[in-house]
Amino acid sequence: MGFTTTVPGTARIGADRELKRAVEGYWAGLLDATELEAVAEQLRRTDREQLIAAGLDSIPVNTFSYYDQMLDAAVMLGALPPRVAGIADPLDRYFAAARGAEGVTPLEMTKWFDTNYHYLVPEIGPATSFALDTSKVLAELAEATDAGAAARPVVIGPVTFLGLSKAVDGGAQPLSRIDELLPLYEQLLTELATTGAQWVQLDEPILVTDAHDGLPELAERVYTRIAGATDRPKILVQTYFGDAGAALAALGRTGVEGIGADLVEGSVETIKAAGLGDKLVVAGVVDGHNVWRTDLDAALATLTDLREHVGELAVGTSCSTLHVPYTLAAEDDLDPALRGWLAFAAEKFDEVAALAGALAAGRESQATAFDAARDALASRATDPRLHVAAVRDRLGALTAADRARGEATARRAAQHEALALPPLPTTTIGSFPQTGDIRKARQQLRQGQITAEQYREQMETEIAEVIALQEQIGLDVLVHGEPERNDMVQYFAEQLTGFFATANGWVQSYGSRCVRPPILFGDVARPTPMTVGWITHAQSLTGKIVKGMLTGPVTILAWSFVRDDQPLAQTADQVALAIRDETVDLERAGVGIIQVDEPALRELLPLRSADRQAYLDWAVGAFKLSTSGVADETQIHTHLCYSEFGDVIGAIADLDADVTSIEAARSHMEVLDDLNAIGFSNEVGPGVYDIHSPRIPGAEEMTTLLREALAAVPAERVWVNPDCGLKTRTTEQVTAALTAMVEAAKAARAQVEASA
Ligand SMILES: Nc1nc2c(c(=O)[nH]1)N[C@@H](CNc1ccc(C(=O)N[C@@H](CCC(=O)N[C@@H](CCC(=O)N[C@@H](CCC(=O)O)C(=O)O)C(=O)O)C(=O)O)cc1)CN2
Ligand code: MET
Ligand SMILES: [Zn+2]
Repeated sequence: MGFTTTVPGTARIGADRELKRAVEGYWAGLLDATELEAVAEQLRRTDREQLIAAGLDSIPVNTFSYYDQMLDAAVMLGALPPRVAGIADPLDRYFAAARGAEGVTPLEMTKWFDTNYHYLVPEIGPATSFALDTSKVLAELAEATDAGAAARPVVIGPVTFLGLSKAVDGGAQPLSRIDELLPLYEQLLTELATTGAQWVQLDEPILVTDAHDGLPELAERVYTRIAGATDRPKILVQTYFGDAGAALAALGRTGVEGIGADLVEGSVETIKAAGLGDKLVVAGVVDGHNVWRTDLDAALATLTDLREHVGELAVGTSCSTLHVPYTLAAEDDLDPALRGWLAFAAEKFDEVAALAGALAAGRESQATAFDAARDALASRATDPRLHVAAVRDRLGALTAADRARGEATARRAAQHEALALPPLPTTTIGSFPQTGDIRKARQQLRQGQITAEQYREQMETEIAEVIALQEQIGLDVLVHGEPERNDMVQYFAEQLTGFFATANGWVQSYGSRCVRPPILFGDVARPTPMTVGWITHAQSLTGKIVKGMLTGPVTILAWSFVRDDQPLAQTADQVALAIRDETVDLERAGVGIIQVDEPALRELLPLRSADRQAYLDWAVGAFKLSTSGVADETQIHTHLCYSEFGDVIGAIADLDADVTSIEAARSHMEVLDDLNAIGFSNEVGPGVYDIHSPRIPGAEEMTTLLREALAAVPAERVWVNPDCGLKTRTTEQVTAALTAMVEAAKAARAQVEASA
């Protein structure tokens, strides 16, 4: 027997971020392992009961994680790196792999497909010898089954696991070792069956990408073999984040019983053509990656059409609800109209149930849900905030000249004259430690315990301290430290029209870290300056140059939930105009250097290569629109991090920023060769200090990195800076590391000047 309603997975951080607090408490020694596990068990129970109460008849389990599901898969397959093997306690070993420990560097972290979630990248090398550890998945299965749930264990599938892993120590491409994993998966299936699982879900999101050649063929071979296992549960191969294309037909030819497909980003036609007449298809018609309420009529039409082409049909979300907040019920201050347009995870579960109910017993049986969805859709279509004439007129009047600055060499000459910086100028990326005091002040302001004036004074004190610290360390270009920003996107969203900020809409970003993505629902404009007061205040405290600090349009889009009623390119240009207004005001206020961060440039890159150029064109266009309103003398910086830059290297050059600071410390300046290869000739600040680790690098280490940088790029184009902002570090760490960085820069500068 199949099932009719499910989701590929759910969030696990807790509706009130209970897991964040518990895990951080465990790290700080305030909770022991038993107390941590008690919190985890309670969260799993609440989650399970919520899905059952919503009416779902197949409940995903093993989607809980203390840190990350890819790390969980590495543990299950015996693929943790040898450097953590000496840590006896399994939980401490797990956290050491995730975040490092005394003498142990953590696994690398990178973006999970096109989301703002980060996974840990398993390392596969000659020392990796796979071995199965089913303890977690069996325990979570038994826990749910004992509670009477129709539990469906979920694990990462072998193709995705190895496809997202990286080769280390001269080892072969991980996917070349897939045959070693197949017996482990077969054994896993047997154990799951013995523990009572009727179904197992194997997640294979990599099948919606062309990250490797021949993925459909590989999937067919792998799942033909796995499906041949005896004594196994039924297998659901779950794809998400896009159209699985040829892989669906390939899976259709295997013996697996079920296939999950994303129908928000993928096409129903692919499924209809895939020959799935004997499969159960889980149709992901409810968007798991965005917050808009489902058009139930349209979704039901899709499902009804699809039903004729598949063996059995179940309704689901397009991906795990990990990527959306828990519930609208936690939002007290939402605009009533907006509330009607939205569905967070809890509301999505109800949508799934309503659609399945309508499929089974007719739309009339779900009249309340369908009527409400129809009303909300109508209200959204006609809301004046979504079509603001002034914004539209301004966009309509744009010409190519609005996206172009003066010639780069002329700009450089004008800026060198205006700024008079030493060779190898030192700077930071913007944020300084976000201390508990800073966050507490913001909470007090929110709760009315301090006035806006008191808050401003406290932030100005923070800024003064950060300026004094930078002067003492001897940095050349200073920053104000961003204390007033809860988040580099949310801060701007709170001041722009067309956005709503949530009160409790937390989404896991990595490990225990969360973000509250704002909701970009309407036309965007900037009513008043957003940063000018803070920056000019900082500048008033020092004779050194303070650079202005903004977030770019692509990153604002990437880290928000964005309206789905018009092309992203158009929305990006609206945001770009708002940022452009700010750059112009900063310049007018005397700010000579303005940084416009675009760390998420890589994140929105489409998963299929055919779609990439169009994206890069509009993304670069939006950035240039945001930065081209200033004179040649004004120096525009940008900053990129958190990604493999190879696929966007041309676009980085096309941004045409005067100075690009870019994450480079962990990869030993690799990116500079890539930039050279495409003839990049503007200034660049390759990071010499990996800020993601609590480890403090010494001056020698940074000198080595700097030497590597100077071997790749002539000194007159090189800046010296950390990899990224310092907000997650402590003041002690930052002081020590930046002091060493300035020392390294001075030494290198002396050498450059001596040889000139
Ligand atoms: N949006 C976004 N995406 C991003 C990044 C980013 O900076 N922003 N960077 C990368 C990911 N890196 C990240 C690094 C750090 C944090 C992070 O530290 N998040 C904080 C929350 C940040 C925040 O919004 N803080 C608010 C609210 C803080 C808060 O939780 N306050 C407490 C009370 C205050 C207290 O006692 O601490 C509460 O409301 O309960 C503020 O400062 O105002 C956390 O999980 O703890 C998140 C992502 C990629 N994606
Ligand atoms: C994730 S990129 C961060 C850039 C920002 N200016 C900061 O320093 O925090
Ligand atoms: Zn960064």
